[in-house]
Amino acid sequence: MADIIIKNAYVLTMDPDLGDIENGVVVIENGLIKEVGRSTGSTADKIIDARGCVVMPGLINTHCHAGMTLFRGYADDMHLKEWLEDRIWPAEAKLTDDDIHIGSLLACLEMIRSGTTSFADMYIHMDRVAQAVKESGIRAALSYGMIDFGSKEKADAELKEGSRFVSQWNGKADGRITTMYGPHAPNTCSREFLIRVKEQAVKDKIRIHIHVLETEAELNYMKENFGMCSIHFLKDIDFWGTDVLAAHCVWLSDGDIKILAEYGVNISHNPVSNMKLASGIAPVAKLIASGANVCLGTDGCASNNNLDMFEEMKTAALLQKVGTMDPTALPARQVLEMATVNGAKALGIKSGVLKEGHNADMIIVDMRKPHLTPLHDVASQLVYAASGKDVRTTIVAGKVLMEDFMVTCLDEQDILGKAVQTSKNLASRIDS
Ligand SMILES: O=c1[nH]cnc2c1ncn2[C@@H]1O[C@H](CO)[C@@H](O)[C@H]1O
Ligand SMILES: [Zn+2]
Repeated sequence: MADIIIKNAYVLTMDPDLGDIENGVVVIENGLIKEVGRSTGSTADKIIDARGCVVMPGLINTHCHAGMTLFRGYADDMHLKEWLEDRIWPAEAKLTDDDIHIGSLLACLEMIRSGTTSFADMYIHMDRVAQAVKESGIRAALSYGMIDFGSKEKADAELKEGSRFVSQWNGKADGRITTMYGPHAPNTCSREFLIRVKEQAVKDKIRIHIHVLETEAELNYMKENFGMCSIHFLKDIDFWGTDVLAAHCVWLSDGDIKILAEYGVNISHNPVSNMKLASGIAPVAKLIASGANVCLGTDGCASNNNLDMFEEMKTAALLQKVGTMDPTALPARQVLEMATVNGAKALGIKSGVLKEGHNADMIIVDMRKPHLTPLHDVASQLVYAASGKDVRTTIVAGKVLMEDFMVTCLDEQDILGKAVQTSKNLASRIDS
């Protein structure tokens, strides 16, 4: 007997062989997908009737700072340098373990509500992020964000903490938690430190998550200090590989694009953050055309200001079109691939597609709404007309985390109340 059968659904498998199944079923057993097809001979404890709904892989947010939900609306309409150095970093210095726990639970709630089933995080106080992931039932690839600013003592301490976090949490929460090394960026970490991080990551067989060329300022800094851009610099120290997740990659030359594609680097595109901080337009269409694996992320809530991957998908498509002045750039299906299949590849998890043997990470989107009617093309509707609020049910590792718009895994009202209190206390500590 299976655990769950979803029936009468439009199944958007995101698998090239299975395609879309207009009136299909998905069978879930022991946290995995047991069957996807037109019908099933199986029976299950729980039957979900998904008439009028789309079942699809849960969305994968490949660049996030979950705890930054506490800074939603706290630092808007600023230049990135001042935003980060004058506003965010001083505030982060006052964050406690408990703050991060609540901020991360709030992020998990928001993600589960808006159809995200996995996220890649880089932040601080990471034990408590991991605890929030464990409690909520979501899946995540977590990294401690390391910055050395060229100090040897700082480098030692940061790598020690990064390694401790990796060894303590990798594979925990029934395998829902994986870990990564998180050197912040080429202009906040020294060359020596980045070399050490890469060596440690290879030794531990752990992936790396890093910000790369988000700003023109980084490009200029790297050219001034090393005589080359971050892409060539990281190539020079043998940093690149399929194990690297590089967030942003806005300021790329055609030569850089070639390098990223050649090394199979995973690139997390964050269009809303890039627009809000006026960082620029990443050459996503060119990256995809060159064969690079491009996925999608929201970045933190201080530069977005939400974690809605549906909004991110639409923005990605629109930004590429206007950036290239070509309305055929980044069509809806390609954006869906970025948010599902490509994201799973970037995190090295067996999710992102509805197919036998894969993780049972999926969402049910209710299409019976005025703004989703009529339904000519499902991919188009999901990317251009839907929002995270249309997600009805969210399932991760075969567990129902939200059903019929009711969050079942966490006490939503309790977390909302605590988040308000936590951010108030935090604001008064920052001001004092
Ligand atoms: O857009 C961004 N660019 C650079 N750094 C960022 C951005 N968003 C968040 N952080 C910062 O990255 C560190 C991760 O541990 C945090 O300090 C966070 O504030
Ligand atoms: Zn970021």
